[in-house]
Amino acid sequence: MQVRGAPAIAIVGCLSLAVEIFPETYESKKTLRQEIEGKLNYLVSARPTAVNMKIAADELISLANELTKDESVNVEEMKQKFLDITEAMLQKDISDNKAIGANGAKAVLESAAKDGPVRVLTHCNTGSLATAGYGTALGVVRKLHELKKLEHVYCTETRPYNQGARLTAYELVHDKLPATLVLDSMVAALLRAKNVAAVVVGADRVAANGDTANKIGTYQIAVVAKHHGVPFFVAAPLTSIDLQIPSGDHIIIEERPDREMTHVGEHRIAAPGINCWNPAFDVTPASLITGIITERGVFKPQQLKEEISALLDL
Ligand SMILES: CSC[C@@H](O)[C@@H](O)C(=O)COP(=O)(O)O
Repeated sequence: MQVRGAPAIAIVGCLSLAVEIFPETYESKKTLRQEIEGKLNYLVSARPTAVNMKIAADELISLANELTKDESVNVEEMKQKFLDITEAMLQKDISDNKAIGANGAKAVLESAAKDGPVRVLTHCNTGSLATAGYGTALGVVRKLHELKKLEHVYCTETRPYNQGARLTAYELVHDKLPATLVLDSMVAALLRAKNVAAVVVGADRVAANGDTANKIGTYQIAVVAKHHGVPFFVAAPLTSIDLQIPSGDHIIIEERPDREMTHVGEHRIAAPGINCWNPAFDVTPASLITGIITERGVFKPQQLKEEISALLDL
């Protein structure tokens, strides 16, 4: 729980492996390849719900395989290429997030019932602390602010680990955005009372049919948004989209320790002896999602598979 957010976990995982292998001496490219593959597979297991680390690992393992076969490359050059590719991932994530911000701000403004600055709600942490920089859903919020079209952003506390209160709120205060923290249990009341134009959240994994796994609580916000007729957007880079799985039923939901629920810091708040259930993520059905905002455009969940496959030439 030291690095938060699926894109940041993937990038920090790959960069830390690059830092680890760089000063080491390997007797052959084969030994280096085995080291890379073993460590990457271990890193993938750290976040089973998200797909970003898996996509990054697959890319780096096939690179390692190609370089092992390429007789014109020596061990030192192989290490350097590994480092170059991971650094490029870092840069690409930032530029992808900027594009998500621009596409998302446009989509939110187009979907809003009124012209002019809008109020939005976001959940969990999707900003610079959850990505390589700028953010996905928080990138959309940042872009609305840059365009002077953000009247207000509400962020949820995001129990039990409080990423919203701790990380998103920190970024919003840091950037001096007009923002208010609400508890997760206040979302229905908020949508009824505060004229929120749209909900924008991040994603850990988007299935081919648009079903989306994200931080626990996302699903109930989507249900409440539907009830109030508020558009519900998912903002995610293509590295969060998993066309290999047909629906959200195939997404593994990570469960975290009871202690996250029973304690706040060192202080126990739950009655000793009570059982806990602590899934860290939930799956929002595609039918509740207005649009999936990516760096390559905004897609209706039903069109996701076809349009992304065409874009990636699959
Ligand atoms: C752009 S980050 C998308 C998700 O990973 C994010 O919303 C989230 O669930 C973060 O949770 P965390 O458990 O703190 O890593």
